[in-house]
Amino acid sequence: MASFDLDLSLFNRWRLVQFVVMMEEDVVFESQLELDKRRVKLYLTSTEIFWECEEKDGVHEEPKKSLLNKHNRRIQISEIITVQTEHTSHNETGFTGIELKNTESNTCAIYTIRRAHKYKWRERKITLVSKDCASCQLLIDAIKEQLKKYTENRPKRLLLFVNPYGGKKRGPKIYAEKIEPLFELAKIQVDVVVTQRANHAKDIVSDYDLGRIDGIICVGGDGMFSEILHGLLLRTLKDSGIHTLGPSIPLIQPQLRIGIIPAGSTNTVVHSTTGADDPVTSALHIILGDNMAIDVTTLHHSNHFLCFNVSLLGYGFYGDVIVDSEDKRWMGPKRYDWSGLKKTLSNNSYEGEVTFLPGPNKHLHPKDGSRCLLGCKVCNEAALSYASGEPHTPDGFGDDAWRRVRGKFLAINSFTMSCRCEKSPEGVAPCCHLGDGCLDLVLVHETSRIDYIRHLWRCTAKKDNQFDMDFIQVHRVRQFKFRPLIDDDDVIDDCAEAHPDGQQTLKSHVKQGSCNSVWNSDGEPIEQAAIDVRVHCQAIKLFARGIEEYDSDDQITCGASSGNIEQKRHVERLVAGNIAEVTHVDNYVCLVAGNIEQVTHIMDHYVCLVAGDVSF
Ligand SMILES: Nc1ncnc2c1ncn2[C@@H]1O[C@H](COP(=O)(O)OP(=O)(O)OP(=O)(O)O)[C@@H](O)[C@H]1O
Repeated sequence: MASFDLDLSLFNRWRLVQFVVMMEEDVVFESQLELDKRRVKLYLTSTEIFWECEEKDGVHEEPKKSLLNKHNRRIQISEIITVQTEHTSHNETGFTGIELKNTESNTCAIYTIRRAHKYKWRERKITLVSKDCASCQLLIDAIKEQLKKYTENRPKRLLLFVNPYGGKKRGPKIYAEKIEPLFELAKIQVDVVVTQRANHAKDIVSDYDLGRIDGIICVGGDGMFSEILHGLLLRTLKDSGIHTLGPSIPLIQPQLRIGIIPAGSTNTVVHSTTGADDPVTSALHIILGDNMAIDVTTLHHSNHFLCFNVSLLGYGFYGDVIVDSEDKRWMGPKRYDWSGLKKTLSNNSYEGEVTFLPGPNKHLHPKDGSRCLLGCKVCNEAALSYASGEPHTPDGFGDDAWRRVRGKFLAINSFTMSCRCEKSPEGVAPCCHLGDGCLDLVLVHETSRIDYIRHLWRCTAKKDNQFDMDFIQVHRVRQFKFRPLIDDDDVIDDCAEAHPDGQQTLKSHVKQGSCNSVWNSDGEPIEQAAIDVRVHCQAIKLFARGIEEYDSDDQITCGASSGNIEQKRHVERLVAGNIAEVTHVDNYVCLVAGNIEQVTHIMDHYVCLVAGDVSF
C-alpha cells in the first residue's frame, strides 16, 4: 500500500489560490465542449481559461487524464502562444451528429506553455471540440479578444543571427529543428543571418534598419550575445550623436530587446536570466514578449572606451584561462576545464591596487543570502532610484567614499550577474542582482593551491559559502579601478602597453609568470590591465523575465514498492521530464516540483497509480 508523506500547508496554499482566483474573475464567455473525448464546460475570463468536467449519466466521475484532472484545468491568457482552428474529420470529433464541410472545422487548438522540469518551459497544445463550426469560431474570437492586450509587446518581426561556430557548432541545427517551427507557429517573421566571421553580427547591427524589427536574437553563446550587445549599444549612442564614449557618459537604453537562444559553451547570460540553458525555453520567452532590463558595465583605459561587460570580468585566474584556452577551440566547451586545471595548478598571483566606490545600500552585499528572482524588489527599487538621479553613497562610508585595497591577488573578479551555468547552478556570485546598478567585486588574495581549489569547488555547490574564506574579500560596488603594481610603490598605468601585438604577446607574457595577467571580459581577453569599470543600471533589455521562484520545499516523498524496480520505473515514466525531478532514495520515489500546480499534478498521478496502475 502506498504511503503519502505530504506537507498539508501545500493544500492550504492551493485552496487559497483557487479561492482568490474565483473571487477575482468575471466570466466573459462560456461554452460546452469536448476535451480528451469527455464533455467539459469551459469558462473564459480576462486572465484565464478554465474548465470543469460535466456529469456523465448523473455521476460526476473524476477523470484521470492529465488535462482533465482537477489541478490541470487552467490556462493563463498571457501564456497563450496562439489559438486556431484545426481540421479534423467528422469521425475524429467525437461529437455525434456533426456535419463538417471540408473547409470548416469545429476543432480549436490552443497552444500555450507548460512548466516542465524546473525552469524549463515546453509548448502545450489543448484541443477542444465544439458542437459545430460556428460555436468553435465564437470561442476562438472570444479568446483572441482577451489575448489582444497581451500581444502588444510580443515581437512580430525579428533579426536573428545564427553562429555556426560557437559551442559544439550546433547553432544551425538547433534553430532549424527546435526554434523555427515555434516562431512559425507564433507567426513571427524572422530575417535569418548565418554569421560568416567574428563581428559579422555587430557590423550588420550598426547599419541595419532597426525600425523594421522588434528585437534581435542570437543563436549562440555569451560571446555572440556580447557582440550583438556591443553593436546595439554603440548604434544607439551613435544615433543619439554620441561617437566617443567617455567614462562619465551614461549609456542610453536601446528600444529593441535582445533574445538569446543558447548554443554556446557556457551560456551564462541566458542561464542567469531565465534559469535554464535551454533553447526551447528561450524561444517561448521571446514569443511571449518577455521583457527585463539588466545592468551593463563599461571598461575604460586612460579614458578610452574598451568594451561593455554583462557577466564576468576577471583578472588573474580567469584572464589566464581565457588566454590559454583560445587556441584550443577544437576541444569545444572542454577547453575551459583543461585550461582551468592548468591555471589552478600554476597558482599564479599578481600584484595590484583596487579602488572602488561602494553600492548605495550597505545592507545589500554579496554574502546577504538573497537571490535575484522574477520581480526582484532590489532591482525594481534601484531602477526607480537611478531614474531620479545617481544614488548617494551610504552613510557610514565617510566623505571619502572610495576604498582602496593593495595586495597580491590570485584573482580579481567582478560579477554583474550571478553567472549561473551548468557547473555552478546557483551562480559563481549567487547573491548578485541583474539590475541593481551594482556589481559584486570578489578579491581573491594569494593563497595555497589547495585553498583555491576548495574555493572553486564551493562555487559549484548549491550552498553559497564560497566567499566564507579568509583569503577572499567581497564588496558590492558601483565603480572600481584596477592598477597593476610592479612593486609596492610603483603603480604602472599599463604593463600591456609594452606588449602591443595582441594575443600572442599576451599569452607569452602570462606564461612567463610576468607582472601582469589580462582581463577576461565575458570570455574575451582585454590587453590593458589598468582599467576603470562603471556599472550602468538596466542599460539593455532582454526577452526574459528573470528566474521564476522554485520552491524546494514543494517536495513530495511518496512510498514506492519494496525494491520493485519495474514499479519505480513506471512512476518515473509517468512524471519524469514532464513536471518534476524524480530521484530514488532507498525504497522511496522522491519528487521535487517547481510550484504548487506541479505538486498537485504529481499527487493526481499518484492517486491514479494507487487506484490501479501499480499496487505498492
Ligand atoms: N562564422 C564564424 N566564424 C568564426 N567566429 C565566429 C563566427 N560567427 C561568430 N563568431 C564568433 O564566435 C565567438 C564565440 O561564439 P559563441 O559565444 O556563440 O560561442 P562560445 O564561445 O563557444 O560560447 P560561450 O561564449 O558561451 O562560451 C563570438 O565572439 C563571435 O564573434
